[in-house]
Amino acid sequence: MAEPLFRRLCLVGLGLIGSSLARLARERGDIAGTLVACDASEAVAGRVRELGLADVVETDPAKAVEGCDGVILCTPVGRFGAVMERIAPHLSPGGVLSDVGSTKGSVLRDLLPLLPRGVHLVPAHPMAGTEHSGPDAGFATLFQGRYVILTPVEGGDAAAQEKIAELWRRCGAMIETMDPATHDKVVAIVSHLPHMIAFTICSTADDLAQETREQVLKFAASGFRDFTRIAASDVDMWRDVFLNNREALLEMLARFSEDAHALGRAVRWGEAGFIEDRIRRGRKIRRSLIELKQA
Ligand SMILES: NC(=O)c1ccc[n+]([C@@H]2O[C@H](COP(=O)([O-])OP(=O)(O)OC[C@H]3O[C@@H](n4cnc5c(N)ncnc54)[C@H](O)[C@@H]3O)[C@@H](O)[C@H]2O)c1
Ligand SMILES: O=C(O)C(=O)C[C@]1(C(=O)O)C=C[C@@H](O)C=C1
Repeated sequence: MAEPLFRRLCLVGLGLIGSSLARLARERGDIAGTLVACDASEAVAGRVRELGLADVVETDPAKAVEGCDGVILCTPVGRFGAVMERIAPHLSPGGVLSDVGSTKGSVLRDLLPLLPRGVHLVPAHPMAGTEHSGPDAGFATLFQGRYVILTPVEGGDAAAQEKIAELWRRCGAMIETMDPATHDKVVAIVSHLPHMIAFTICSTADDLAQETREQVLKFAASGFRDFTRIAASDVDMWRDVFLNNREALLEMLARFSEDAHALGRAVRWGEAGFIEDRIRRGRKIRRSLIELKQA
C-alpha cells in the first residue's frame, strides 16, 4: 500500500461530505495515518464514534487540529471564519489547510487573513453531493468519477496543492483548476441557481395549495418530483451558500429572470417558433449531459 498522504489528518464537520471522506480514508488506508474527526455537535460526534469513522473524535476544533499535517474544513461555509479563529493558533507550520466549501471567494476572504505563516492553504470544492446531510448520509463512492475544482491561492505552495490533488485522485475524482471568481460564477449557474429555483417553486406550489385549499402536491407527478429533488437539501448549508456567493448568484438570477420573461412573453403572444426553439435547446443540453455521464 502507498504511504499515507497525511501522517495525521483532521476533518472538521462530519456531515455528508466529511463523513464520505472519512469512510473513504478508512477504506483505503493510504490517505491518513491517523484520522481525527471534529464536529461541534455532540450528537454528530457520538454518531461518528458509533460508526467508527475516525481514530480520534473531538468537539473542540483547537484540540482536534493539534499536531495535524492536514486539516480539511467540511462545515457549512458560513462557519469557516469562526472555525479558523479557533484553529489558527494551533495549526502546524508546514501543514496543509484545505476545505470542501461550495463557494470560493468567501473562503479566501474568511481564511487568508488568519492563515499563520508557513501553513499552506489549498481551497477545493468537490462537485458531488446529494440532498441528504449528516454523518449517516455519507458514502465512500460519493466522489468517484466526479470533478473536484481547486482554486489555488496566488503564490501558494505547489507541493501542498499536489498533495490535495492526490487526495482527491485517491477518492476517484478528477481535478480541475480555476480562479475563485470563475468558480463562483460557474457554480452559481450549475448548482446555486437550480437550488434557489427548486426551493422557490416548492414554496409557490405550497402557497397555491393554501389559497385553493387543495392538496396540490398530491398531483405532482414525476416531472415536479424530478425537478425538485434538491429542494430537500440542508437549510444551514444552503443559507450559507446563497449568502456567500451573493454577487454571482444575483447576476445569474437576473439573467435567468430575463430569459424566463422572454419565454413568458412568447407564450403571451403565441410565438410558437420562439417557444419551440427554447424547448429544442433544453432537450439538446439535457441530452448532452446524459451522454457526458455515460462517456
Ligand atoms: N451537500 C453537498 O451536496 C455538498 C457538495 C459539495 C460541497 N459541499 C460543501 O461541504 C460542506 C459540508 O456540507 P455537508 O453537506 O457535508 O453538510 P452537513 O450538514 O451534512 O454537515 C455539516 C457538519 O458540520 C458540522 N458543523 C457545523 N458547524 C461546525 C463547527 N463550527 N465546528 C465543527 N463542526 C461544525 C455540523 O454539525 C454537521 O455535522 C459545506 O461547506 C458545503 O457547502 C456540500
Ligand atoms: O446532487 C445534489 O444533490 C447536489 O446538490 C450536489 C451539488 C450540486 O448542486 O451539484 C450541491 C452543492 C455542491 O457544492 C456540489 C454539488
